Amino acid sequence: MGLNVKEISYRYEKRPVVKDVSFTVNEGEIVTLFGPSGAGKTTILKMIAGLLTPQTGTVEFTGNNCRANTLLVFQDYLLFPHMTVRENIAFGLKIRHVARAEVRQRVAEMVTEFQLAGLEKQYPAQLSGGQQQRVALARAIILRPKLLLLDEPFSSLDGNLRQQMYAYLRRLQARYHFAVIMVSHDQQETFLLSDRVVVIANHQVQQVASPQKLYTQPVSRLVADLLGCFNYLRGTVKGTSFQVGTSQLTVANPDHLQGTVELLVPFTCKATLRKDGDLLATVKDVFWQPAGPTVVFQVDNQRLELRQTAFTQELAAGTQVHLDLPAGGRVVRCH
Ligand SMILES: Nc1ncnc2c1ncn2[C@@H]1O[C@H](COP(=O)(O)OP(=O)(O)OP(=O)(O)O)[C@@H](O)[C@H]1O
Repeated sequence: MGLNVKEISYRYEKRPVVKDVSFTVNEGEIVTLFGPSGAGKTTILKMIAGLLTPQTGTVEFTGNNCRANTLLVFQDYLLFPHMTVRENIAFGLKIRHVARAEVRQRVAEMVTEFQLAGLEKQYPAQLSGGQQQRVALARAIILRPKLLLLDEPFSSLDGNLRQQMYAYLRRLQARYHFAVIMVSHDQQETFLLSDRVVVIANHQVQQVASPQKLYTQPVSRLVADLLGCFNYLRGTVKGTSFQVGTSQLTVANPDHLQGTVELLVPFTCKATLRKDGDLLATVKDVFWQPAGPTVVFQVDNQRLELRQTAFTQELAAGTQVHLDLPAGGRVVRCH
């Protein structure tokens, strides 16, 4: 079972909001539509759910999948306020006329799975945000979807609750084998949960890749900007030799760029200090943090911020050092 989204487009009045978007979803995969607000992610989800019809292109359900096995859970999870937790969870099965004994057994399974025991008789207004979110997911998963569409499902939850919900989603997905398409503009959430990421910006697909590939090989400065985890060092490249100020580094240059480019340096890259290290840098600031200090350097008048550093030497503002960056740093074209 799977999904094949082929060159779908959508305009509101004359304004294009989705342009020629294509991607696939395989069985049991978590695919995230990642991108900034207004990029068209929810509109794509609505076309997959059948709430909107693509004006061009197609949404194909493959294998034994079909739209009837697809469920959309909205951002604000829309529980029925006049129904108890149990009634909310059971609702979908009841309208499908599932036998009462089976409803009871499946609701009990969901109550256990989502740790909602003791809350069955409560109404949504009496629940915390995290509990409401769990009820909303339970209400969808009880219907045994093959594809779950989640529109920013965790955006209203704070840190700890979010982490808990991530764990729920992962566990349930492994247990019930449904695929997920999730909309997110949170980079950490996207990296943590996704098998593959579809980066959407300017209403188009910018890159489709695993989180690791996206992080190590963003195809453009735009994608790198959206991920928000890089410094950019401007310099010149010739082959794989990158020059910034008086420093020269060997870099990856898969697109065979020439001239002025930017070197992507992840904030959390594991740089080391070495007497004859490649990159000459001056320490500007040091901020202590539990996971390792953040150090701000100046490199040829440019700012280079390294987070969670593990330097063996204590650094003070004004110190000049030679940094070694991990091999293979990637250069991209400038804006
Ligand atoms: N019913 C509508 N009528 C007109 N314009 C709309 C309508 N719904 C959405 N839009 C516009 O279409 C564009 C894409 O909206 P969409 O909700 O798909 O973006 P998104 O990427 O999901 O954003 P967000 O992360 O903020 O939800 C936005 O500019 C939005 O204002």
